[in-house]
Amino acid sequence: MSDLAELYAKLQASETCKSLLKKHLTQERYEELKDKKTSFGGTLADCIRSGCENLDSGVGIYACDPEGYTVFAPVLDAVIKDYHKVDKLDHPPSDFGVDKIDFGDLDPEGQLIVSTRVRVGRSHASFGFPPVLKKEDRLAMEKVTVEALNTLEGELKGTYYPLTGMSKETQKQLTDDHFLFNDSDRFLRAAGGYNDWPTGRGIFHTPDKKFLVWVNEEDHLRFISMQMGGNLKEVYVRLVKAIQTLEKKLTFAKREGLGYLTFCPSNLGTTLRASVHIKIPKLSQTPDFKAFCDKYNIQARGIHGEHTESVGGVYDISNKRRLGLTEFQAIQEMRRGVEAVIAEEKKLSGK
Ligand SMILES: Nc1ncnc2c1ncn2[C@@H]1O[C@H](COP(=O)(O)OP(=O)(O)OP(=O)(O)O)[C@@H](O)[C@H]1O
Repeated sequence: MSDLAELYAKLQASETCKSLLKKHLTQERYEELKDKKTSFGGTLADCIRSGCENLDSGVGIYACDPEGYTVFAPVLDAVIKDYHKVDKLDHPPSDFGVDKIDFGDLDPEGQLIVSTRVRVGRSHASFGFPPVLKKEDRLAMEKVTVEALNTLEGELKGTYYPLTGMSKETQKQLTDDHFLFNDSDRFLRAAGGYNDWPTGRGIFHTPDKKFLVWVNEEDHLRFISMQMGGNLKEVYVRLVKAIQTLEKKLTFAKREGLGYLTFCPSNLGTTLRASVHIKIPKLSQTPDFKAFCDKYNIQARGIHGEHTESVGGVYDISNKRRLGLTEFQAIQEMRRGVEAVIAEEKKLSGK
C-alpha cells in the first residue's frame, strides 16, 4: 500500500475521529486528488499526514504550499467553508480600519485583563510550506526575512535572534514568558513543522518585546504585537504599522477569495488572532461557558498556547473567525466578545 493509501485507510477506519478532514475527504474527492502534485512537489499525503496520524485533530488538514490551495481545492475549500462558517469563498479586500477605531483599553481599571496580543501570519509567495521545505529553503527564507526586518525603524526597530545557538535557558524563559514558540505541538510535528529544527527558525523583537516576529514556526512569518494590560488600540495600531511597512519589502502569498494564505486553513483570510489573557474564574466554571463563547464567535484556550489548559482561571480569549470579514471586523468581533466576557464575569462575581 502506498504511503497515502495507508494514511487514508487509517482515517477511514477510525470511528471516533471527528475532524473536518474526515468529514470532507470523501472517497470521491480522494480518488480525484490522490495523484495530483503542485509545482513545489506537494502532495495530498503532505496535506493530510497530521490529521491521519492524529485522529483527534479538529481540522486535520494543512496546505502543502501556497499552490496546494488551488490543486487540492476540492477538499480544502470544503474544510475552509466549514471551519470559518462561510457559504462562499469571497474574502473581502484588506481593511485595517485604523481611522475607524472606537476602542482603547478594554479593561481601564486593570481588573481582569492580564495582557493583550494581536498576531497575523504571512507566507512568502515564492516558498512552499513545511512539508515541502528543505533545509536550504528555510535558510534562504530566513535570510530574506531578516534583511527586511533589519530595515524597520523607530518603535519597530529590533534584533533577530536565531534559534540555532540560543541557549536552552533563554529559549525556555522566552517561551514561559509567552514570547517564543517551541517544538511541542504534535499536530504541527506530524505535518513536518519541526523538520530540520532549529535551522532557519528564530525570533525578532524590539527591546521592549512589544513587537515580535516569529520566523519559520508554523508559518513563514508571524507578526506579533503585545503588551501587558488591556490597551487593544495601542497593540493593534502598532501591528498594522508593522504589516504595512513590511508589505512594501516582501511579497506575501495571497489568493482571490481566500485572502492571505497560511499553512493551516484555519488561519487564512485576515490571519488575525487578537487575544487577551483574562481572569475569569467564575464564567469559565459555568456549564454554558462554551456556548457563551460560541455566541460571540470567540474561542477560549489555555494560557500556554493552543491545546493547553487554563492556569488559575486565566484564559486566552480570541476571535474565532479569520475569513470572510475584514481585519477591522475581526478585531471588533474580538473586542465585543471580550467586553461581553468582562460584563458576565463581573455579574457572576456580584460586582
Ligand atoms: N493575550 C496574550 N497575552 C500574552 N501572551 C499571549 C496572549 N495570547 C497568546 N499568548 C501567547 O502566545 C503564545 C502562542 O500562543 P498560541 O500558539 O495559542 O497562538 P498563536 O501564536 O496565535 O498561534 P496558533 O493559533 O497558530 O496556535 C503562547 O505562549 C501564548 O501564551
